[in-house]
Amino acid sequence: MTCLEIRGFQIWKDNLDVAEQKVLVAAVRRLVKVAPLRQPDTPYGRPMSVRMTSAGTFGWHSDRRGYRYTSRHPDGMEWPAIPQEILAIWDRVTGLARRPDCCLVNWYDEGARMGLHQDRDEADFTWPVVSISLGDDGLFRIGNQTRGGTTESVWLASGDVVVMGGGARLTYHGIDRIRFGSSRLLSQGGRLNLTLRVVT
Ligand SMILES: O=C(O)CCC(=O)C(=O)O
Ligand SMILES: [Fe+2]
Repeated sequence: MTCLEIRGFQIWKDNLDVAEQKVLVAAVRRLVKVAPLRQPDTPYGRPMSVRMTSAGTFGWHSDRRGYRYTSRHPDGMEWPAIPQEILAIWDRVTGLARRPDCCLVNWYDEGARMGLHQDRDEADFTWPVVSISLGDDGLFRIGNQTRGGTTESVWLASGDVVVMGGGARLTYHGIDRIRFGSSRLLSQGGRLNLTLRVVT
């Protein structure tokens, strides 16, 4: 396992072996049965290309009213608990006693992307964000702590884990595109990303 450091982001290549990746996929499949993936609207009215759901006390949601955390799925039910298998990765990579209260599940089908943004809907930016990649490769772009400026890109592969903490906690980042069909982990292709955050 090697760790790349790009602009303060710790990128753990091959953090999860294939057996562990399969355990996570099984956990996500159980999760999306009770909290189905949805394509949120942006505040600007256009739907996001990524489909999302959440686990934990809070789920991240976007619609015409803006971005925010909610305690319920848009269909009305409470979010399911964060699977233990996912929390174990947080424990391992952060070593923190405090655990995340949101696991955002992002699903990128062919053509899906996520524009450059900051993760800034949480109360306390001293907690890191941990992001787990599963399935197809995704081209991750890293910018700066303010909008604009130069960027650097790195391909995230299945089993890679990114820790965004310290000075990099508010650094702009996004996914330009995925390499559809590059992984055989998910039978239907596509990329899964699990983002763990301390919200409150
Ligand atoms: O899919 C990824 O790797 C990044 C996801 C992300 O930045 C987010 O959900 O805030
Ligand atoms: Fe993000």
